[in-house]
Amino acid sequence: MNKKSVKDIDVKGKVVFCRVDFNVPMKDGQVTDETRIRAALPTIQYLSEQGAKVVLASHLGRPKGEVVEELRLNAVAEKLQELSGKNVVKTDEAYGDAVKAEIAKLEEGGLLLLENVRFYAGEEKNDPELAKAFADLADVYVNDAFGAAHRAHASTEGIAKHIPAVAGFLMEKELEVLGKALSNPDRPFTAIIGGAKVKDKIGVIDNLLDKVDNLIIGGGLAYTFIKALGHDVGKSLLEEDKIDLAKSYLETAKEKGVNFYMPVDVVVADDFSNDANTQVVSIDSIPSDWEGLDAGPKTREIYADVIKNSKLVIWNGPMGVFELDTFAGGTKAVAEALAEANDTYSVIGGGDSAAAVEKFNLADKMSHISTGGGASLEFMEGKELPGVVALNDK
Ligand SMILES: Nc1ncnc2c1ncn2[C@@H]1O[C@H](COP(=O)(O)OP(=O)(O)OP(=O)(O)O)[C@@H](O)[C@H]1O
Ligand SMILES: O=C(O)[C@H](O)COP(=O)(O)O
Repeated sequence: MNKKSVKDIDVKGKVVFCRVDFNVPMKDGQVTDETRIRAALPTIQYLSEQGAKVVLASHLGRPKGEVVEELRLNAVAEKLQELSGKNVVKTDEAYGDAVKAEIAKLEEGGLLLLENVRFYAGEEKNDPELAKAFADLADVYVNDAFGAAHRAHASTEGIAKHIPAVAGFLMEKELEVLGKALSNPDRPFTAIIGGAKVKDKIGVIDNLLDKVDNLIIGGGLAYTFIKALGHDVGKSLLEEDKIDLAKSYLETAKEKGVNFYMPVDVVVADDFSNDANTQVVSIDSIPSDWEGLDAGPKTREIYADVIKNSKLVIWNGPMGVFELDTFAGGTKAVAEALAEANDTYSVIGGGDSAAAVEKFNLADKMSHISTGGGASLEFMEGKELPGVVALNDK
């Protein structure tokens, strides 16, 4: 990597503003998957051991510039304290005099976690004033938030214009591993895209169609494609204004000779719950009052076959609502196929996909679990990540 890293600078006695991606899955106010926190520990421990005052910043969820009580970082601070074995001071704001006063009290090696940076409207707008206010807290900026590196926000990009800016260890490792897999991909190369962020993810398909041999679509994303084929999707997740785009991708895939796989059958439910009534239907028979929440058995078999015959697979986004056991089968089938495919290099991207392989105890069978969802996808598409571009060159 041609960017400076924490190893290239002296941080002793300095205040370091370290952007991490602690956007972790939560339930009932508790962190349910700590992968992203663990992944940031090497940088945090290193900065602390070097005698820096470590000011950590992250977003959680999408509070859209307002304070949302459930999206405070208090539970994350507790989890970090437990995992790092160090006291973590948590502030209720992310910049300003009160925060500066807390930083002034911090000992060398001490850790402080700022409040959710997305409580401020300027964060996602990359407001220069907010970026300056963040920079005013510290002497040095370290970006270890690979998962948010595709966002040009005040704490991921703007701040780097004001103080020396370097990469953390996680950022370095992700760029190295993903870069290696993609520079000359082993083929057949398969991308599996699922999950619920249809608007975010549907766009990446365009670029992926130039790179992959097989494209598998699943999860909530699939229903916009099912609709594009002219079938009703009942109450399933649907992005009406992306149906034409989905149609055009089906055409492009044909033109480019990419094998395009989407569900042939789905598990539909009359309620979004574990005790819902369910049935397996083919994609042209989704009942109008039901919603599709998982891939069906035939689909699972087809996907597993494609995976086993691939040399490189990137997977972003679950195949169904895997958090509910009733709808976890499709995601589990994909995870198991990857685990059994010994000759296949598997890259898992996305907070929820990573959580899913953890849930099925298959994490150690994957070649690389990226902490980035959208970020790993954009990187694999060949896009430059603003959070990386902004860092100082070597
Ligand atoms: N058919 C479906 N209908 C509704 N939600 C679905 C469906 N299939 C999967 N999901 C939901 O998608 C969510 C994950 O989607 P998301 O796009 O956030 O993936 P991700 O792997 O976390 O990637 P990223 O890190 O980019 O967010 C899960 O909470 C899952 O329940
Ligand atoms: O979960 C992620 O992919 C990152 O934390 C970025 O979150 P965002 O999609 O809300 O910007």
